[in-house]
This record gives sequence, C-alpha cells and structure tokens, in this order.
Amino acid sequence: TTGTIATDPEKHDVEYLTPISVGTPSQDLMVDFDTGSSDLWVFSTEMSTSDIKGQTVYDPNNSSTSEKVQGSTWKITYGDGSSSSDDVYLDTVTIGNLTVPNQAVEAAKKVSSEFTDDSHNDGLLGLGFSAINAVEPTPQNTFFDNIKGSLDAPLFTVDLKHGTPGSFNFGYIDPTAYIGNISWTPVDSSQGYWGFTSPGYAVGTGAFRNHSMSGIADTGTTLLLLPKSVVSAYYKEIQGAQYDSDQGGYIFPCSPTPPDFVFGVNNGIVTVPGDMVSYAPADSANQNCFGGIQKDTGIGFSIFGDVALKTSFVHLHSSIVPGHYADCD
Ligand SMILES: O[C@H]1CN[C@@H](c2nc(-c3ccc(C(F)(F)F)cc3)no2)C1
Repeated sequence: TTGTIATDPEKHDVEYLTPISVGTPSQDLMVDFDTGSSDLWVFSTEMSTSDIKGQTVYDPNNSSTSEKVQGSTWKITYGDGSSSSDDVYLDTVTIGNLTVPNQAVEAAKKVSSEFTDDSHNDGLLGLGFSAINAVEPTPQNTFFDNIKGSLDAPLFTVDLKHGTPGSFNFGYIDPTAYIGNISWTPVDSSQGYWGFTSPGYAVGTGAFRNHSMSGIADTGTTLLLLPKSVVSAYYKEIQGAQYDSDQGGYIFPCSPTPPDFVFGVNNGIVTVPGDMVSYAPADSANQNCFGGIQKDTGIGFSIFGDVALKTSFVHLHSSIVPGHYADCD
C-alpha cells in the first residue's frame, strides 16, 4: 500500500499541520508531523481546561478501540524548551488511507504554555526513529515504523511548500513532485534522527565552499540552523544585517531581497531562495526582516528545518538505503 496526506502551513510557515484520525468512531485532529522526534502525542480530555485554548482533544473514553497501556508514562521536551507529558493508550490511528490499529497514542495531561498558545496544533506525530521514543518503561513505535512493513517501499517523502499545502507521502516516490535528479546521502540514525552531513555551502552566485555541516532533517523546526561561522559568512553579504540579541537572531532590511543560500547534499545542492531567507517581518518600524537562517549554537548539530526543506523534495528511506533529497518542482 501507499498513502498521501496534505499538510498545511501555518502563518509564516512557522509549522505545518496535518490531519490524522484517532479512535472509533474517529476523532479528527490536526498535528505537527515532526521528523525530529518520535512520539505521537495529542491534547486530551485528561488535561486541565485552562491548558486548552482552541485545540481539539482526544477522548480515549469515547473510543471503543482505545486501550490504556498500564504503567506507561511519557514526558518530552522540545528544542525550544516546550514540553508535554503523561499517559499512553493504544488506539487506531489513520493518516489518509493508511491505518495502524494499535498505534501508541500519548495522551497529554500537561502541556507547556507554548503548546497551549498554539491554538490550531492538537499534538505532534513523530517521524524520527523509534529508538528515541519517550515512553517509559517500554518505548513505543512511531506510526511510520508500524506501517512501513505494509508499504510498497519502506520510505516516506516530505514535500513542504511556502505558504501553500504540501504533502507527506508514504511508500512511494511521486515522480511529478520534483524535477532534475535525486541526490542521495547516507543517513546517520545513530541519535534517532534523520542525520546527514552537508559537504558545504555557497552564498548567492558565489563559489561553493567546502565546509562539513552535520545536522538533521527536522520538519518540526521552522528555521535553518547552521554553524555560526557559516551564518556570519552569509549575513556578511547583506548590507545592514546584524545580530539582534533582543530578537535572538540576525535581522536585516527586508529589501532588497537577500542572496540565495545553497547547501550541498552529497553530490547535489539545495537552493534556499533569498526571499525565503527573509523569514518574517522583524519590526513594523523600519522594515527589517528576521532571518530564516540562524545559528545552531548550543544544539551540537545543525538543523535543516522547514526553511531548508520547503525548497526541496525530501525523501526519507528507512532501510539501509540512504535517504535523499531532490529539488522540488
Ligand atoms: O525538538 C526538536 C524536534 N523537532 C523540533 C520540534 N519542535 C516542535 C514544536 C512544535 C510546537 C511547539 C509549540 F507549539 F510552540 F509549543 C513547540 C515545539 N516540534 O518539533 C525540535
């Protein structure tokens, strides 16, 4: 079997929300598909109502197929310090036409304020490796790990777009989704992520600079976070660019459009167009923009988030065959 599901960008492409159905009768939720984590958790009826502001919640008691995983708990903290926790059910989860009957659904009892304030986001669906699933004492499988045996091929593809719906496809590669050839790169899943090493970068039409950047393909991170030496080399080319510690990142005049940023993927390249680097208005006063490329300081590796992914067709292959990228259509 194969499957496809549309994913919709929130304002400024800050995150992409994708519909899933949980339980019987089905409860429809919009969640953030996150290749940088490996837990499927949802807002639930177990939460205090003060933590819920507009989200749709999962009610396990309203599902004839839900089954509590006795003694199991979970707690997860994301890169930005946000968190969520509590108990675990097995229930039917459907994405598009793909159904996993006994998917671990982690029901939130507590979520941090960032999740409460993200009113359209009903939870996260991890597409990382199950080795980093946060359920204790027994880690649970991701949706992809549960479904991949029945897919025509053990892969999924990520096709995020700027300001318009994209798609997650399971089990097949849509040849109309990209142009040119696909470039392959080995995946390092040793940390539970879709890790790879980019051989270097170029700024605008400048020469390619060899500079190894090890990082992860992370659909749940909004921006492209790279080594500070690469980031400062890029912003050096933009008149008026500066690091604004109040805003926690580089800002620059929104016009003229900044130079493209190119990064290598094995023998191929991915181009982030300059107008995507102008991520969002930084202040109404003097038309400054907040950069879509920022430093990865303190993380320990780079993060190829949505700013990097929405300009390419990314294909993540979970067998020994590596994952690979292609320029999107
Ligand atoms: O941990 C890494 C794994 N992937 C990255 C990720 N971060 C989030 C996230 C989503 C929504 C929110 C909130 F709604 F604003 F709270 C916060 C964080 N989802 O994936 C970082």
